[in-house]
Amino acid sequence: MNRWENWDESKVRVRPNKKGSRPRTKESPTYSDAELGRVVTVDRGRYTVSLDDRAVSAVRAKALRRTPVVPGDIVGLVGDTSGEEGSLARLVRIEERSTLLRRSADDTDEAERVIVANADQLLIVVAAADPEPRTGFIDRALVAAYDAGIIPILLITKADLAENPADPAGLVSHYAELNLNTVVSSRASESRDLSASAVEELQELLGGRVTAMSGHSGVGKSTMVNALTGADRATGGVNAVTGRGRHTSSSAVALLLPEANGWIIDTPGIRSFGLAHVDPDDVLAAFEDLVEGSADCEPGCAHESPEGGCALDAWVGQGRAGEHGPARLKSLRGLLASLSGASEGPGEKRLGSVEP
Ligand SMILES: Nc1nc2c(ncn2[C@@H]2O[C@H](COP(=O)(O)OP(=O)(O)OP(=O)(O)O)[C@@H](O)[C@H]2O)c(=O)[nH]1
Ligand SMILES: [Zn+2]
Repeated sequence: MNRWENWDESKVRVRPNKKGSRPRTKESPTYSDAELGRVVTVDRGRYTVSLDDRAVSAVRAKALRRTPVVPGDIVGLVGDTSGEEGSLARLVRIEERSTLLRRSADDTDEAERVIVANADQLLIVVAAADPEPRTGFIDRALVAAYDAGIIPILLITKADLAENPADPAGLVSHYAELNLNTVVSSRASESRDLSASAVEELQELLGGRVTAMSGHSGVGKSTMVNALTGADRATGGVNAVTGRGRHTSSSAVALLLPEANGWIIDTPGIRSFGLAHVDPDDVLAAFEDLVEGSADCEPGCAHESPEGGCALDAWVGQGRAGEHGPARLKSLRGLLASLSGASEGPGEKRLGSVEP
């Protein structure tokens, strides 16, 4: 069965003209002989690119020195692309990006950052307990995904530690109106292995796609990535794609799923999402059933309330978004609230004891 039956590919919003999404290549030659590969890690000006089945080290050509290159980017390489020990290729071209996950400037970082390129999906990882899930983090991640035209998936780990295994931490019912693919994983107390059904379910969702992953420390990201890829990040085993040993926990890495069936990009840089760049309309666009109702909104409407000139309440009130309309609008507003709120802080809502 197609898990994406509710998702219309034509609605994926790609905005090639937005700042930063189209790398400048104007002044550089076309390098038609360049070999194309995917950037898997970035480490102080040194790029590791997966080219066919080898890992190639590269540096940017002079003309691209000011252009950010991030994991997930498809790039053209010339020069020594053998990938042999000590070899260095030249990165001369960045292909147009289909999507771009970015983070606004915030208190901790004054620059807007490009984080991952060409992801189709964002896997938002939270634990049912230890650490307790925070809806603020999930909401912000959802907004960032919808804004970028990326499909979000929710992974709830450590269900074995939850009091209610059917709806760990109340998250499943909390996000029920979002048509969000949700996978719940756990580990049996007598075993070190994660439940096979959850790993298989996730494997199916990730198949053939490029998935960025985000979640706070300790929620079980590495444990799941290891189960999915057979790689062992935590113990620093040599990785087949990057050809490298230990990764510092602060560097992003793209890992090829078994049988080259998609990529998962583990990106410590997106544990927090600065959302100042996000336009409410781009979030609304992910709610196909509501978007038409905004035709009568005041120009520049933030879709917060009828008093603010929002027409969505009337639209939903007339039943034009169907029977789930009111709940969907409530969910949308819940997400949009993270645009006006301060960045994720200690006061945010925790869901630990929400009724089902
Ligand atoms: N009980 C239980 N523990 C789990 C599960 N998944 C992972 N853990 C444990 O949770 C701890 C943290 O897991 P990691 O995979 O290292 O978490 P992480 O998200 O990669 O953490 P960082 O590397 O700090 O970002 C480890 O001790 C895991 O063994 C689970 O489903 N159930
Ligand atoms: Zn509105």
